[in-house]
Amino acid sequence: MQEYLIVALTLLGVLILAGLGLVVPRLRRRPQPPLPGEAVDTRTGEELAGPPVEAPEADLETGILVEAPPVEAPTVPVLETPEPTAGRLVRLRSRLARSQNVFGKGLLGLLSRDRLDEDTWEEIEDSLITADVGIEATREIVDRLREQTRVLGTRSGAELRALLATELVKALDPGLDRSLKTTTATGVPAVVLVVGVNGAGKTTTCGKVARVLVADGRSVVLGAADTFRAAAADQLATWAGRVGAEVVRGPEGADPASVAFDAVRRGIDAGVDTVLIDTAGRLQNKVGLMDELGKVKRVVSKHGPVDETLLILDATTGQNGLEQARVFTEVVDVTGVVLTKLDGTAKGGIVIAVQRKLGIPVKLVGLGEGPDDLAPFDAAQFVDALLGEPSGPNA
Ligand SMILES: Nc1nc2c(ncn2[C@@H]2O[C@H](COP(=O)(O)OP(=O)(O)OP(=O)(O)O)[C@@H](O)[C@H]2O)c(=O)[nH]1
Repeated sequence: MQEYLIVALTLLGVLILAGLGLVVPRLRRRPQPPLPGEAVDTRTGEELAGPPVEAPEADLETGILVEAPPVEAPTVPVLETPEPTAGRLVRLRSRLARSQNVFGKGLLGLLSRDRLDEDTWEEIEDSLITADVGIEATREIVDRLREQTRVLGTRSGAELRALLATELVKALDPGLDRSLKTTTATGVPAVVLVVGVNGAGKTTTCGKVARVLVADGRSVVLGAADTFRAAAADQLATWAGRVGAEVVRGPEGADPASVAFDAVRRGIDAGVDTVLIDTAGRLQNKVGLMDELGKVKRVVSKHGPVDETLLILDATTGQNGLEQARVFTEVVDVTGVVLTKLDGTAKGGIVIAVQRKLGIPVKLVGLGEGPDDLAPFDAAQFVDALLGEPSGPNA
């Protein structure tokens, strides 16, 4: 009997131990997936703040356990680092390939002919006019080239290249002040107004200029005063978001002047260096344009003077574009020209014509649709790029 009792107790002990072995692993805490609110930044490893998430709770009526709906982790915008502005024109020189064919290959080829007779000089003149240099500037350049080649006894490739470069740089007035007024000494933001006909590249240029400023360590507020085209404000917001700049915008069709005013107000409050204002360029009638731009400028000036007014000109529109540009110079006091789409034309000479006809310096050039395809203009670097790589053994 005692033996039976010992066997029974042993069996009972084994059963209890076996039971515990099955239960204990279940009681151990299994690794839990992070709560939706505990999303982690994969780049920094930092926890991202998310909305508070309620723990699962039982449905009051059915008693069935219900899960809280999944909450998406907020996306963190990845800011871009714009390219430095120094040397951009040199880096982008290959974008002038079409113009290089006219100036580098064409003109230098003509000047290198054994005999520079009247027909050749006429061809040289035609090339310059076709490249949109303008008649007056072409005559001056050709006259000086004729004189210089007469004076020069020998004409090596290098000498001719240097000669042509000197004359083109001279025609571009290298002494002009091409700096952008994007800061003030008074501590209030500098205000930059961007004007031009539709499609010239105003919004794109605003975005590119904002990047240039950010690259140079400045803070920027963008004003979407092109309320005529709804997508323009979105486009501007996208550009701004890429470099972490703020955009002030109004409802579609809002008064551009009031958006511009609010943008400057915001810039002052936020203590930024520059406020860039994108405007609409409707040119269906001059009076309407005058009224609108005039009002924008007047209203913005209540905060202080506009420091820079940039006229955006599409280089591919050539002499026609120049006529339209003149209208803007009558309405607002344009302080600088941005010549866009120079990558898409063989008429690089338009830079010379623009400056001559408008009497305003070209300050920046657009050389592509990419975010950093905007370069500060420099006459000598530009001419060097136009003429292309020196070629030939005696070049
Ligand atoms: N190839 C090239 N394209 C450019 C350049 N600058 C602007 N563009 C393109 O030109 C087109 C028009 O540019 P936008 O910036 O929208 O022109 P906008 O003047 O603001 O036009 P509206 O808002 O209609 O007045 C876009 O497709 C740009 O990508 C440039 O330097 N080179």
